[in-house]
Order: sequence, then C-alpha cells, then structure tokens
Amino acid sequence: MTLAEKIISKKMGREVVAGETVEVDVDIAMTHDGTTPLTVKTFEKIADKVWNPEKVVIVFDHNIPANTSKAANMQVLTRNFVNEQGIKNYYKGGEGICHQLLPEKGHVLPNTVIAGGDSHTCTHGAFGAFATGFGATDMGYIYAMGKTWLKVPETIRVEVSGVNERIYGKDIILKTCKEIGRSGATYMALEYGGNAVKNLDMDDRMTLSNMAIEMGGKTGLIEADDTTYEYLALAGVNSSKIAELKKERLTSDYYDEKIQNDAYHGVLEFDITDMEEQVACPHHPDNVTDVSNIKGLEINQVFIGSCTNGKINDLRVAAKYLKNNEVHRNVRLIVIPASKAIFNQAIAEGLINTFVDAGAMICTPGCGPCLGAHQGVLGDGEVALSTTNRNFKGRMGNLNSDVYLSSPAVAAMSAIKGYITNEHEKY
Ligand SMILES: CC(C)[C@H](C(=O)O)[C@@H](O)C(=O)O
Ligand code: SF4
Repeated sequence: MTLAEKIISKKMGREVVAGETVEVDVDIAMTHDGTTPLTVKTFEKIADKVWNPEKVVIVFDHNIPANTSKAANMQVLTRNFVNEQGIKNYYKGGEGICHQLLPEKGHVLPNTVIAGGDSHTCTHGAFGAFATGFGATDMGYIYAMGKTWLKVPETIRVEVSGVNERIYGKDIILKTCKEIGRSGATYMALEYGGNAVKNLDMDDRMTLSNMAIEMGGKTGLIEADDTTYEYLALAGVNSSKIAELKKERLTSDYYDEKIQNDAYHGVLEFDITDMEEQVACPHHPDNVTDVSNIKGLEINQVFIGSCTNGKINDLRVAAKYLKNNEVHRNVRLIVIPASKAIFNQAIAEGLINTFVDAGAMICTPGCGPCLGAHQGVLGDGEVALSTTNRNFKGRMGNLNSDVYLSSPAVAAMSAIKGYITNEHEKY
C-alpha cells in the first residue's frame, strides 16, 4: 500500500485503496485572512457553532498589516468570527504564515487529516499527515461538521538519491515539477523518499511537500522518522504523544518489490549527485532549467521568504552569501522570515543585521510579495527572482513583469551580482 492509503485506512479503521470515496473526520481545519470570510458565509448557512473550536486554526498572514480598507474589513469579519466562536488558535498577524505556524505550534501530527483553506496546505504532508487544500465552500462545511469526503488518491513515488551540498530541497522540487509537469499529478498524492529526502531536515522536507500542488497534487507525503519526531518535540508535542506516534508509525511499501508495481500510479527517480541548481522560468513552476542555461539574466527584485523558503535554514544559507556583500544597485532585496519564531532566531544569530547591512528590506512575517497584493509589486518590464512557489503571469502584481523561482542560495548570490547566477566567492 502507499502511504496515502495507509494514513486514510488508519483514520477509517478499515482498509481503503486508491479510487474509493470516503468520508473522513478532520483533525485540524485552518483558514486565513484571505479565505475565512467566504468560509464563514457558507458556514453560517449550515450551523451556528463550529464543530470543535479547539481544532480550528485561523491565521492572518496574506495581507498584513492590511493595505486596503477591503482587506481590513475582511480581517474585521474574521476577528468577529474568531471571538464569537471562541477559537483559541488564532494568530492575529505578525506571527507568521499559516503553513509555517501550524507545524511550529504543534498542530501538525503524523497520520492525521488536515484541511486548509489554502492550496499549499499540502506542506504538512512532510510530517506524514494527509493535508490538503479546500475551497471556501468545503471549508464552511468542515467548520460546521468536522468532516469531509475524499477520493483516496493514487500515488506517484518520487525517489531521490545521491549527495550534493549545492542542492537544496527547492532544487529537488523544481526538478520534480519539471519532470512531472503542471498537471501530471492531478488529484494524486506525491510520496517523496530515497536517501536524498531522508537526509533533508524538516525545513527542506516542507519545501518539497509545499509544491505538490504545483503539479496538481492533492498532498506531498514523507513518512515520519526521527527527524520528524525531533521537530515535534521542539514544537511542544509531549513525549508520551511522540512515543505513541512512534509506535503507530506508518511506512510505505515502496521498497517491497511484490507490491510496488501495483500500488503506484508512477515512479520518478533521479540522482542529485551531478545535478545543477534549478531555476523555474516564467510563467509556470514546471518551466524549469539548469541554472547555467539562464545565467547572466538581469534582475530587479529578489524575494527571500514565503511558505516555501522563509525558514531559518533558508535565511542562514542566504546570510552566508550576503555577509560582507552588498545587494546590486539595480536590485531590491526583500527578506521576510516565515514566522515570528524564525524572525527572533534570525535576529539572535545576527542574520537580520547581515541582510540589513547588505541593503535588504525586512518585512513583517507573512506572505509578503508572494502573491502580488502588496510589499514588492513589480514595475513594467521588471524581472524578479523569488524563493516562492509560483511564477504565474502577473503573480507579483504586474502582468508586464517576469518572475523566476530558485532556492535561497541562488537568490542570494544573484542579488549581489544583479543577474541570475550560482557563482560566489564562498563556493
Ligand atoms: C490566497 C490563497 C487562497 C492562495 C492559495 O490558496 O494558494 C494563496 O495562498 C496562493 O499562494 O496563491
Ligand atoms: S506565502 Fe505565498 S504561497 Fe504561501 S500561503 Fe502565502 S501567498 Fe500562498
């Protein structure tokens, strides 16, 4: 069986296989400032009280502080809902991006079902949770009833081997997007494994899971292991709960030759040993090339942040290259830690000083320029290099601009040179 089938089977208390439609209980439901108002509209047609206020998490992250009265009014509506419903897990802005906060605050556990009113909810698959995004209508129903229907997805196994210190989770997932394509995993689960995935820390594993949706994937799963349990302990999950999770650990049957061929829709295998850093070109995250093919392309904005690459290790890597260097005169560098905890850690380690000294602008933890609403909208003809997950036409607020995607390492090196590059004196 695949990991997706095993997680849902465990939830259902019976064996289920891909293709079956089931009704599952949801363990955690999340919406943010962008999706709560429409969720509430549906919810109010069905119920007066959310099914379980302890299991609902509401985060202000997309448009904070509000830049228009419309955005501010959406936040007023959301705050009123939170207070009426007695929702304790409420992050009122500045605490971070929902997909970062949920695991950081211990809301994400292996073998659970997580429903989020945001397409990148698949990020939590990195913890072995069946986590997926829903539209506001479905979220309204989930807030009322605490359950949803799902078709148990087929799975594509992504098996990555090799060792290469220049290659990060972002390079691995961009390469995966290139190979699978924008709709190659529609309504499927991706299951990442192999020694190159096993060697990644949770920050980089979350980067892999985060971009499953860019291939149409329902979720991006990684089986829980000691790296996962260590993260959970730091997130405040108590030791008896972790012991229980270890006992109930689910693993996929990928390495069982007898089962492998039947259970998986497909397998993508690659080795990172000789791989180059990857860059996604406009206007889709599957339009990916080796950095050497695009080297020298001039850029005007670099954004290091988002739910894909705003984590502490991302900032450490970027600071390593930016230390004692200056951002190129034609480039704006915007750095946004993905959460308050990461921001504080980055201050403590001197990373923020490094960024400021290099000429970066630092903004409040949140989505920032990722979706083009504010904080870093591009001008006509401008080119951005961003560590985010999407480079659709107009994504950064201007249809006459181009967005390229890369890892924080390539983004930092390029910010200094003023063009896309993987060259730096520290290499
Ligand atoms: C605004 C929100 C609904 C959207 C999503 O669901 O993904 C956003 O987070 C994005 O990344 O485009
Ligand atoms: S950081 Fe970007 S991709 Fe992530 S939730 Fe926010 S807008 Fe969506």
